[in-house]
Amino acid sequence: MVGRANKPTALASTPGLAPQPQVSFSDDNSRVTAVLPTGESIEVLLYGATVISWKDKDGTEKLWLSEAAKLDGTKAVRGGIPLVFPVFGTASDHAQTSKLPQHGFARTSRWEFLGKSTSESTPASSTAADLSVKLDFGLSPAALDSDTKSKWPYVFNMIYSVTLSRDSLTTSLVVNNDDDKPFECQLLLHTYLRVQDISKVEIKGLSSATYIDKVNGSSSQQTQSSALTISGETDRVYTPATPPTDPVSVVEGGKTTFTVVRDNLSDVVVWNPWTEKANGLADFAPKEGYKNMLCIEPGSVVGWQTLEPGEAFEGAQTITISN
Ligand SMILES: O=P(O)(O)OC[C@H]1O[C@H](O)[C@H](O)[C@@H](O)[C@@H]1O
Repeated sequence: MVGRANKPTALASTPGLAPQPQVSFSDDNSRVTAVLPTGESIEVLLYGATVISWKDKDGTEKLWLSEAAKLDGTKAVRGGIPLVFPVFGTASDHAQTSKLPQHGFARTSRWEFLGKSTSESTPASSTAADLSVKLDFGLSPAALDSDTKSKWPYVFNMIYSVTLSRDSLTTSLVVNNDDDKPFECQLLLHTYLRVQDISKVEIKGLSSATYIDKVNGSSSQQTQSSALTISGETDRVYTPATPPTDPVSVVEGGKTTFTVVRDNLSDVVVWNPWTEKANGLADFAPKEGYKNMLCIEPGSVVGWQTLEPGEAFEGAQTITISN
């Protein structure tokens, strides 16, 4: 465990060399923030290891966070990037997770901050090195309450890494089975992207993907025929046939604003609650906020990942912004 600091600190530069621009960092025991020398920033709550803010160099917020989101650990955060594990939604017919609440317990557990690290890269277009910062968080049964442990009695260990670079954010989740019996799980990165006007948004990269439409409740698979636009409640679980490295992009008013690349996550949930559903969510504010958000949620949620004792599963997303 890395030492805690209540005041913002800067990561040390190499002794003997001229001071380099540094990443500033703070950890107040409930949230961790990091700011690159070029101005980009992230903020992560220990509750749920929920990324609640990601700003570009101009201070423009890239994630949507409800104005009524609970940030005090009493409810999963409405917005940012909540983590879904070990079940997506609820699964009454899946014995191992049938007693768990919607989306499991990762988003409502307090994670431990494990430490930070920086790295440098020099883009082809520049001679100055760009810094990036990685924040690591951990969760194991020791942090779960007894009720949760009784509902999911497996020995596991998770590491969640959040890496901020100048134009991208990578979030990566590793689940280890430390038990002497196998367990089955699903996981998902429930990312609320901020958009200016949902009516001008197109989602590309899902054409010809099969999907289940959760809004009409049908379990039959449909196939996406072209770019997806949002003009009503949308809740679809896509399983693109293309390799998961093919990006899903968000295009707004003809300009690509986000590109989401998945690593080892075969599914993508697209969710927008629209008017009625947003009205029914007490922590969704403003009620018109559905016009400014779009959830693109990479995950492994169709079927189950079986982890044998000693096995691990890792899945990640990299979201790149275009300015
Ligand atoms: O309200 P929550 O439990 O945070 O879930 C919010 C949404 O998460 C996912 O996107 C699901 O596909 C939706 O069916 C669900 O409504």
